[in-house]
Amino acid sequence: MIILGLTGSIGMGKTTTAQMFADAGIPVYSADEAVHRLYSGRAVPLIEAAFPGTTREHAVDRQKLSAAVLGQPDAMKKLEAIVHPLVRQEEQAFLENAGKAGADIAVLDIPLLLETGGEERVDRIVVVSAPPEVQRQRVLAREGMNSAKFDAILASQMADAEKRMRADFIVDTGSGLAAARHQVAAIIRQLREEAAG
Ligand SMILES: CC(C)(COP(=O)(O)OP(=O)(O)OC[C@H]1O[C@@H](n2cnc3c(N)ncnc32)[C@H](O)[C@@H]1O)[C@@H](O)C(=O)NCCC(=O)NCCS
Ligand SMILES: Nc1ncnc2c1ncn2[C@@H]1O[C@H](COP(=O)(O)OP(=O)(O)OP(=O)(O)O)[C@@H](O)[C@H]1O
Repeated sequence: MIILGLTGSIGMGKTTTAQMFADAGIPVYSADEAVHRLYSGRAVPLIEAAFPGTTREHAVDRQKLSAAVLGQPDAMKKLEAIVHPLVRQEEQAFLENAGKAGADIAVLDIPLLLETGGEERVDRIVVVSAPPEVQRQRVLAREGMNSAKFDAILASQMADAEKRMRADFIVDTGSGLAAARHQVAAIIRQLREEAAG
């Protein structure tokens, strides 16, 4: 089974592009979705202990947690040390299930894949990218987002240019959904042709 890492900076189109792989029948694991599940599940007591007051009614309050860690590298590292191992456990279970189900390709949609040495645990890397002004406009259109928060998140992520250098494939999401869908289909075709030898 080919493990395909899918990554990209905030707002570049990871979720949308991962769905295009899923639409082609390829199993996809989303780290961000795993975090959402953990934040109303087994991570809640751990987060409350580390960041008192950031949970209520057995769920993490993301606004409060965000305020406690964004722009504070030590606090973010403390949060990542709690969350990332739990995300990795779920990732392993996903890969075992995908293998048992006979998938020839499995996608790991992980925002921090390259920042956390994820290259070691995938076979090929897809980086999702778009022009910076498109990225900025998309993210700033979001509820609760502002320029300072966007810049803080960007500063905590590897630069898009560096991610593109490490990519086996790049999906440009700045040219519309149809163009991205064609790029995804071409990647799947190439991986299967390579596997067929
Ligand atoms: C900091 C938190 C509370 C902000 O939550 P909020 O709902 O406001 O934003 P959201 O989760 O949608 O993240 C916004 C963007 O930041 C990215 N991001 C998330 N965590 C991190 C991080 N630790 N470092 C850099 N970027 C991050 C996301 O991929 C997304 O692109 C949340 O992102 C979080 O809990 N992050 C820590 C867990 C983590 O590392 N997740 C990434 C999984 S690989
Ligand atoms: N190929 C595309 N063409 C046009 N718009 C796109 C394309 N891909 C994504 N978008 C749009 O860009 C925005 C961000 O997409 P998405 O949520 O998939 O990005 P993301 O990288 O998962 O974001 P985050 O890192 O914040 O989780 C959305 O409004 C989405 O509709």
